[in-house]
Amino acid sequence: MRVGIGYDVHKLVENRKLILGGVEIPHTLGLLGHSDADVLLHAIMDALLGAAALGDIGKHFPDTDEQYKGISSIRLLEHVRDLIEKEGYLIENIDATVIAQKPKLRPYIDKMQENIANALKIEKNQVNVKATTEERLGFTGREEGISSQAICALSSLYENSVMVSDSTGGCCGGCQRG
Ligand SMILES: Nc1ccn([C@@H]2O[C@H](COP(=O)(O)O)[C@@H](O)[C@H]2O)c(=O)n1
Ligand SMILES: C[C@@]1(CO)OP(=O)(O)OP(=O)(O)OC[C@H]1O
Repeated sequence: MRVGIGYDVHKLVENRKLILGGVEIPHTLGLLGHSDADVLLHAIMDALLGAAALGDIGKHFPDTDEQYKGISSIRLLEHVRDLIEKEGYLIENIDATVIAQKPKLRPYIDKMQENIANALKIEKNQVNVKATTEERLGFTGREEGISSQAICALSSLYENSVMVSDSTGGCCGGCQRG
């Protein structure tokens, strides 16, 4: 079992959409970024990449690259899923917190969880998203920005297999999954 953590912050500004977990949320302010600035998905991607020892989102999707300008972070999350899969990992679960004074996020959380599960091809009960304010304290409390934290657990496809080479050089086929 491997675990990873992720953390991200984006600034709240006028004339930008507020997109969290792939859901466009009606609000007077939106998050500023090179991509759609979905701070929740960015924290989740960093947790996944961290657990697989694959670096971070800035390494895979540089903010100097025009191809990522305005991109939906759901597309980036799908790409991260592919990277994780290629390394032979399975996602066990993801837990995340969005720290926002406003707006009230509870009505949108189910849809966020569904979007994340769909992008990662996992079940909805493997994804949990929470929201909290910081009681009007700090930059989130002053509504200057929104931050997010995430943690995830990965298992390896090969974790429980006995690697006994046969005459063809293959393994014993004892992998528990797949
Ligand atoms: N942007 C937010 C923040 C919080 N919630 C929900 O309210 C609950 C209480 O939040 P506190 O920060 O006062 O502890 C929290 O557990 C969330 O369910 C929310 O929906 N949107
Ligand atoms: C997501 C990327 C994509 O270019 O851009 P931003 O939306 O600016 O987000 P940030 O959290 O600063 O991470 C960097 C980039 O990977």
